[in-house]
Amino acid sequence: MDALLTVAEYEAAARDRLPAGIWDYIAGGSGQERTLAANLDAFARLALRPRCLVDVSRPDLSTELLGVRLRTPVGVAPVAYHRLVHPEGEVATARAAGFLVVSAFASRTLEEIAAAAAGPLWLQLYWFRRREVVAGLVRRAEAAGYRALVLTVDTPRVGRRLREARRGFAIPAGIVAANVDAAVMARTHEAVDGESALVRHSREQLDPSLGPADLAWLCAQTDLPVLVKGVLTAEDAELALAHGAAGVVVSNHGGRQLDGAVASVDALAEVAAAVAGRGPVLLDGGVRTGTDVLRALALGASAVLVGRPALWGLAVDGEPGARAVLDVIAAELEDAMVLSGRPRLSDVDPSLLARP
Ligand SMILES: Cc1cc2nc3c(=O)[nH]c(=O)nc-3n(C[C@H](O)[C@H](O)[C@H](O)COP(=O)(O)O)c2cc1C
Ligand SMILES: CCCCCCC(=O)C(=O)O
Repeated sequence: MDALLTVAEYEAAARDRLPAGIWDYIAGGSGQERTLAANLDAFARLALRPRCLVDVSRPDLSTELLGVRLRTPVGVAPVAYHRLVHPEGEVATARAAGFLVVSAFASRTLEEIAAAAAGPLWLQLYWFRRREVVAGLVRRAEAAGYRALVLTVDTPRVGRRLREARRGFAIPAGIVAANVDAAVMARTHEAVDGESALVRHSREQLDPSLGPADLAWLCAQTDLPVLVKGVLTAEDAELALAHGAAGVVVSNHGGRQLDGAVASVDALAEVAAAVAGRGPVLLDGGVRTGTDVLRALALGASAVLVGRPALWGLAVDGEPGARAVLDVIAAELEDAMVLSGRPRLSDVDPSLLARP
């Protein structure tokens, strides 16, 4: 196999390896997949204004997030069921990642992932109707040394994922959400023609009444910082911070929830302005290159997360594959910092963009 030099090449190699149903679950968006496409297009539209005559001999990609030093500002987004693409699942990803947000639907236990992790772990939560599921996950994350919680708020129900519905997609029997009561997850394994099992599951098990008071309740349950994921507006950033959130993740769930929602990088400046340094602002959705990372940082992101790219690396070559994808992005980011005359992340600001 030729060396894979870009994230796009890992994507193509992963597509060749994965069964079509699994590929469609991962690759797909909701509705007409307009937001899915917009996430990529929006980055492509942001041209860079490089500076010259700057000493770039010692580029430094490191940054601090919630008091922890990271080698790069790139982490892995919460993505369910890594064992769909590799038998080691999240344990392999955790070994490879500098920083990982573990999904509530991880296919390895929180403790197994913590024992393997090379960097800080955060735990993502869905708002289950059975609140004891949420509370149990919080207790286990605390005990296993996770450093933050991420409450996903863009999923009162799963979006209209037509690729999943067309295939009657369900989670294969041997792959389970290892940290959630099997009874809660049972129907995710039931395949029905014309229906996504995850959409059905979300309607049955997620509580769509989630509101600001619930966020405040969650924050009161724990000393861990709670970040809110799925924020695309200044109003919701304000609301999240006012009810105890320590920060936000600007995200449209990789184009998998409201189709037609704004591209996440296009929502970033508004949200970062509203947060105004009161906590970290992370971004995910469409980050595929080091220059995308730089663009997001220029618009106010503290760090970025990649979702599908980590799975592509994992599918191609397990732990080394996931590491290679993150290394490609880091190497591209370093090149971009050197070539744009911004050798430190603290030098990156809106002046880097032609149309900030
Ligand atoms: C297959 C798949 C599963 C996902 N599972 C979760 C999840 O369990 N929890 C969550 O908050 N977001 C989930 N997401 C959304 C990601 O956290 C993230 O927002 C998105 O993938 C970022 O876009 P990108 O894939 O373009 O990098 C999932 C995304 C994909 C593609
Ligand atoms: C209860 C909702 C199931 C969602 C599965 C993981 C996810 O977020 C996704 O985008 O897929």
